[in-house]
Amino acid sequence: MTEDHTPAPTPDPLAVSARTVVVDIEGTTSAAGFILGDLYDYARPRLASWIDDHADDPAIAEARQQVVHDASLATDASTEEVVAVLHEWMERDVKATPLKTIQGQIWAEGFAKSEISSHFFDDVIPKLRDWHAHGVGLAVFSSGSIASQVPWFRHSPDGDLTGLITDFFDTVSAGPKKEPASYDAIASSLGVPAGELVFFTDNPGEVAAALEAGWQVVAFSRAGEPFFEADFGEAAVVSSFAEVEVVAP
Ligand SMILES: CSCCC(=O)C(=O)COP(=O)(O)O
Ligand SMILES: [Mg+2]
Repeated sequence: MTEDHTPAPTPDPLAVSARTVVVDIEGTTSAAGFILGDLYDYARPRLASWIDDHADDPAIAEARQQVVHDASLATDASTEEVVAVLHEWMERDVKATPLKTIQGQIWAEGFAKSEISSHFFDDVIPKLRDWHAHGVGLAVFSSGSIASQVPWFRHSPDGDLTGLITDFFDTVSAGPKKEPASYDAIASSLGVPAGELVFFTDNPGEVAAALEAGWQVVAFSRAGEPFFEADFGEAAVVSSFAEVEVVAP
């Protein structure tokens, strides 16, 4: 019998018509393992001195108070007690805003000193460049604070990507990622109707919130990532940016 050498047909890409693509970072553009490894290892030993040395920074003072409140610590809790809570949240990858505020400042300094850099899956940057070149807007909505998002995109392995991104949103500027109201806030800030926005995310709770706000959603189920093969409900599911084609309406 002769072997059939006909190549398997390439599946059609998922076609999306959207004015702006808003991307999540961890699990979507970038590996959770890199963030929970390199970045968390960088932040962990620096938390206590950062909190003490920046006690006069209103953002750090508020974050400290928020940790004390959220973890039901005594109001005069020591820095050591606060840091123990932060370590425990980091262990479970809890996306708590005060943790993200403190980590974000530490990482911003680490990026500025070239002591850390960012990670993007191979399929991501070519697509971001292509969509940008074809007039599709690009924005970010991540639990990571804006203070860390910007240098994350600036120090990519393929150079500075910040010129591709018009807007950065975090849980302080937009609100919690599993609340539809946060997506309303982003749509209003971008001045784009919900139906002309698409959110790329790996998190089923975020998928549900963005859909409820009337956005289009592409769910990312990447092998090795925390939400691989999760239940993404009604959303279209892909495993790579290469499987998606976005055109501006
Ligand atoms: C900007 S790099 C650090 C990202 C981060 O701390 C994080 O929690 C990312 O979570 P996401 O909402 O992007 O899944
Ligand atoms: Mg994510």
